[in-house]
Amino acid sequence: MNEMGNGTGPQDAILRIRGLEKRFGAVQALSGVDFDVRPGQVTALVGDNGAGKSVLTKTIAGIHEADGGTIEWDGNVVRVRNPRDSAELGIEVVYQDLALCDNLDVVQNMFLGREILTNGMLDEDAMERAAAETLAGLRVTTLRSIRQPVASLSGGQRQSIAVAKAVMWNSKLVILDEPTAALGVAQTGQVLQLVRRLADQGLAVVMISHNLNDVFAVADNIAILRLGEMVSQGPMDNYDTQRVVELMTTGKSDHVVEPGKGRAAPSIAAENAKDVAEARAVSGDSGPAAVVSTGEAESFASYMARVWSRVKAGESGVLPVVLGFVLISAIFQFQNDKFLSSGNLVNLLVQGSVFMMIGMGQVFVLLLGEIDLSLGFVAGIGATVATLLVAPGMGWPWWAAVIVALGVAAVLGIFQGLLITKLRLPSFVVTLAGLLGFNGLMIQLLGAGGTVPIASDTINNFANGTLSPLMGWVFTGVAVAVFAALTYRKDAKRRASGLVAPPLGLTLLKIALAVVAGVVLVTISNMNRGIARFPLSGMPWVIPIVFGVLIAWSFLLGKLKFGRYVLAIGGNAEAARRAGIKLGLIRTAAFTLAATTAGVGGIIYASRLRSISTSFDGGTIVLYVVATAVIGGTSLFGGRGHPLHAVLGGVVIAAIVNGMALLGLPAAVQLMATALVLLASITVDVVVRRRGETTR
Ligand SMILES: Nc1ncnc2c1ncn2[C@@H]1O[C@H](COP(=O)(O)OP(=O)(O)OP(=O)(O)O)[C@@H](O)[C@H]1O
Repeated sequence: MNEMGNGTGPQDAILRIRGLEKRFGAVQALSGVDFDVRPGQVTALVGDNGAGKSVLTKTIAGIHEADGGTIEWDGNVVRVRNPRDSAELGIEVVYQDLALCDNLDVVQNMFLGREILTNGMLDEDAMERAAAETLAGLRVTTLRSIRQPVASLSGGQRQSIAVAKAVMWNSKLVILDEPTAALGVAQTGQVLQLVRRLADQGLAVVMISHNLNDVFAVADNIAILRLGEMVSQGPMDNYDTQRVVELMTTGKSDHVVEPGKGRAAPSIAAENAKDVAEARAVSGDSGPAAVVSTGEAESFASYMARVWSRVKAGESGVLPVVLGFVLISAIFQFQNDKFLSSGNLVNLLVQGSVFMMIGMGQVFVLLLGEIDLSLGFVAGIGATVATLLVAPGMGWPWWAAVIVALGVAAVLGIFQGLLITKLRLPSFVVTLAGLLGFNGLMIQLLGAGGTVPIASDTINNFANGTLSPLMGWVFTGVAVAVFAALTYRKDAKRRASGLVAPPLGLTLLKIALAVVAGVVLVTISNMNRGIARFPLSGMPWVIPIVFGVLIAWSFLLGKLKFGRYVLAIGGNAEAARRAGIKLGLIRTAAFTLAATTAGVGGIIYASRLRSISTSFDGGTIVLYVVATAVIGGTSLFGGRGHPLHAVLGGVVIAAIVNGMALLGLPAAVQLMATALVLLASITVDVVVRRRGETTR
């Protein structure tokens, strides 16, 4: 029995399904299903558990291929073989799990997999404007900011974002799988209004629901499935709850709906719309414009208040590690006033540089929610290859040796990345094997018990050479000037175009802090830190090297699609996959990037010692490297991290080791203290995550 009621003739359906069949082995999930969906209307798809609602929608979405029957789209018979086919037609499905990346903000989620690029870089401003427009058009006005991470949104807001994301792309049909499940009354109201609005804007909407109140509140048509058969479809006016329940459970109903007693949706929708209008008038909410900034820059105080509320919500960024460093420095300085001397501070940076460097690579792997235990020995192999190539027998120029060494490290990364992505082996085990295997390879290359000196002054200078005092000023001056210009331009542009932007005062403060940091760094570096007979001053080369990699990797992470996808995979790999991101490719690239960066770290390590030996302990180094990243604020659970964390964490670890050595404390105490700091950092990480989860 299929009732195609008044005024809903099949000719105007955008989707017209006839005789659809779908079997799974012996299970006949759909048998001869007819289904019509019209633009501008909400069609509720209801049925008991196992009735076939999901199979029907998945067949429309191209996840299952039909065994028989036809699907007509806009008057033409089409074959929907995969999700890409359905997306090309303009069909979007919002599944119950929503597929949002909690660690990304609203804009980033809405554009995931379809980022707007300008000159190859993510165009955040353009994406923010478009997202704000879409949300305003759908009257999604309850967001505090579209730059807040999705983790901090309520269930209703998350649902609204998932819907907005689906309809943003010229979609013509949107299928919502139980959009109000697990929502409270008020949020259900919000979402239903949004569902209604989609249809009012001309979209065809299919809403799967178990909640008949919702169905009667918002739908124009209803389609009732039972045991894989479409038992009834027609306009809501022809149904009331009793009839729907009878059809759902028994497949037939003799109950007659009196004319005018069936519940028509539009009137309810109109009431809903009136409610919203009234609520807005009372709250003074400006409606569509609420998510778009007023075009005026925020005041300094309100900006700082917002930052503080984010810190309280667990997004403390680098604050804990900076405070930790201040605390540790104060303790050591109190015990020994040499700790904050210029010489010691510069030493500290050089000592930490190996961990910082390898840590910046490890961050990309941790961001994915994976770990690379082999990086210590990948670094060792990088150092070994570079050392052997410049050795007298080979006599390669230093730059060629370094390039080949980094190439070898990259190949080790690709190899492990492929094992992890193609064979789906756990990264922990693959890289543990790497740790052992590369240690063996290194010993093999160096010859048992061997220590090979580095026969290149340039490579030895990576860690031991210094810039002239003037060059220190020039390098830092240029770096600060570039930072100042970029920051000023970016903030000014955002303020001018009315996007969420820091006030001018804050922009200037950031620039002033960079200038102060630069001046302090150069001044300290240029002080004499040698002894009377051997004066030593100037910025060690390794500082610009670490800084350069920091800038480059921050750029990768923040400005390029690659970085965005690494974050997305770490936040919600399934969401990333559904957004069309090639998970294997991005994961392998991240392991390769990490290995290459470790190669640089290894060369710096060898440079400090002016040699490389078989006693190189890549196992301990990699554990310190993980500690470095985590202490800096990178999460072990994926999705949250930044190369800067490795640098700051490296400073803290170096400070502990260095400070304890200054105090003459034994290695045992140093190890235990480092362990405590690590535990403290992971505690912060876990507490932050829990807070993020409970704020939802
Ligand atoms: N991948 C599959 N393999 C085998 N059988 C399947 C598969 N997917 C669904 N089925 C079967 O098809 C029938 C319809 O399932 P479907 O998930 O579409 O029901 P539903 O109406 O969405 O139910 P619910 O409300 O519980 O989600 C069920 O008998 C189910 O066991």
